[in-house]
This record gives sequence, structure tokens and C-alpha cells, in this order.
Amino acid sequence: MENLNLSYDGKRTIFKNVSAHIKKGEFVSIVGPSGCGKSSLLNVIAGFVQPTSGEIYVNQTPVKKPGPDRAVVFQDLALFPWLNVIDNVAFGLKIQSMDKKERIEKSMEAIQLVGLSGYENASIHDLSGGMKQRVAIARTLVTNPEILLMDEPFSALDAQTRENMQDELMRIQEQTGMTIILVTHSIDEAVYLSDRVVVMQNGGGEILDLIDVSLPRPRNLEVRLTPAFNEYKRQLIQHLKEGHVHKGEQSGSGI
Ligand SMILES: Nc1ncnc2c1ncn2[C@@H]1O[C@H](COP(=O)(O)OP(=O)(O)OP(=O)(O)O)[C@@H](O)[C@H]1O
Repeated sequence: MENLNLSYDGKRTIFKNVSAHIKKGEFVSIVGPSGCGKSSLLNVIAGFVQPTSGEIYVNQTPVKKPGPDRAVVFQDLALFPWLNVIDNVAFGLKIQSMDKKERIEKSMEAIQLVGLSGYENASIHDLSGGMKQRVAIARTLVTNPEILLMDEPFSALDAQTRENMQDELMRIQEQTGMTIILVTHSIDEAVYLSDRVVVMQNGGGEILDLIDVSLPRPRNLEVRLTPAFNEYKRQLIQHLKEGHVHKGEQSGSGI
């Protein structure tokens, strides 16, 4: 992301001067107060919203529109309740020219990757919240994206399912090598999952800060219980509370 600025109406700035270099295979979370522009930034990266100025690059190539290199999982999942699991997953491939056999093979692979083997023909109605979440993720994985963009994907889940899904997401990332950018309200989730956390501020601001989370991987309950984990959470909460820019502290200009 290079010098991204966004205003929807030409008057109010949602964010300005957002620059970030995210490495392949990195897990980056975006946190910040409600209304600060997290979803807007994700939509700009996805290509759904055009920035007022600035540029998005994927592998050094400027991108202006949505593309198969970037897949998005929304909070409401956008599954088709009248289709079964495999047809929901295969829908991700419909726009690409591919014969039926190959479509089924690829869909089965994605279903296996998210741990839903055996549920291919199940109706969406009969699935739990966590299972629906897996279907939504499988539908994006089937297109083999380089970058997975997620907007509050786990916020509708109960606490235990949410923690399970966080572990599943890390496993899927490890297996696929995808880059993941996640918008979340949960500081705990951001620290647990991320290599880096972007902190945004309210009122049309620049990126407030960037925190490197150097906790060991694989992450698990043991890591969650370490003093270092809590220290990262404390640091993030403090930065959100203070709300002032620590420019250059860790990242020079931008990230
Ligand atoms: N399509 C749009 N047109 C005009 N204004 C919009 C549009 N989308 C978002 N906004 C405004 O932009 C601001 C940032 O919204 P955004 O949803 O990006 O914030 P957020 O940080 O994701 O919020 P939350 O944490 O509450 O989901 C808000 O004031 C919102 O009303």
C-alpha cells in the first residue's frame, strides 16, 4: 500500500498516508476504534473501493480492481443457504472456466483443508456457526488466492469456537503459505494470530502504530499464557488509549 488516502464524499477524510509493505506469507491484523476505517481499508485492498489517491501493489504490479489474487471472507459469510456445502464451495470456481470434474476435485481439496470432509452434501442450515465459517473459508481457498482478506470473520462465534477457528486459520495458513490480512476488534485475537498489528486511529488519521509480535510459532494455549503475550496486549491497549502517532518508532515512514 503506497500513500493511500480515502474520502467517500470529498470532504471527510477516512484515512490518509497509509503506506504498508506486507510480506508474502505474513499475518497482519488491523485494529482500531469503531469507525476508524478498518473495513474501508480492507475494501480498498480488495479493490471494491477506489482510494482517493495512492496505489495498491500485489507482487510489484499495481491493482485497481478485485482479482483472484485477493479473496475476501466477510463477517456475514454470504453463503447460499439453498446450496449444499460442496456447491457453496464450488461457487467460488464458477466464474473460471473449468470442467465439472476438476471443479469437484478442487472443491473437495478445499473442504478437506478446512476439516469438513464428510459434510460435502450437508445443507448449510444444518451446520454450526464454526462449520459455516469453514465453508466460507473453503470457498475462498478453492480459487487459490495469494492474499486472504478477512473482516471480523469470527465475531459471531462463541468464545470457544472462536479460539478453535483461530487455530484452524493458522494451520490453513501454514499449509497454504497465504498472506492474511484480518480486521478485528479483539486485541487478544490480533496478538495471538499476527506477525504484525496495524493500529489505526479515529478521525481521518494516519496509521497510529505498528507492533511486531515476536511470539514463537506454532502458537497455542501455552503461548497465550505467557507474560510476553499479555505484555503485547497491554502495549496495544495503551497505544489505542493514548491515540497519538508514534511515527518512526518501529517502522520509519509507514510500515
Ligand atoms: N460506502 C461508504 N460510503 C460512505 N461512507 C462510508 C462507506 N463505508 C464506510 N463509510 C464511513 O467511513 C467511516 C469508516 O467506516 P469503516 O466501516 O471503514 O470503519 P471500521 O473501523 O471498520 O468500523 P467498525 O469497527 O465499527 O466496523 C465511517 O464513518 C463510515 O460511516
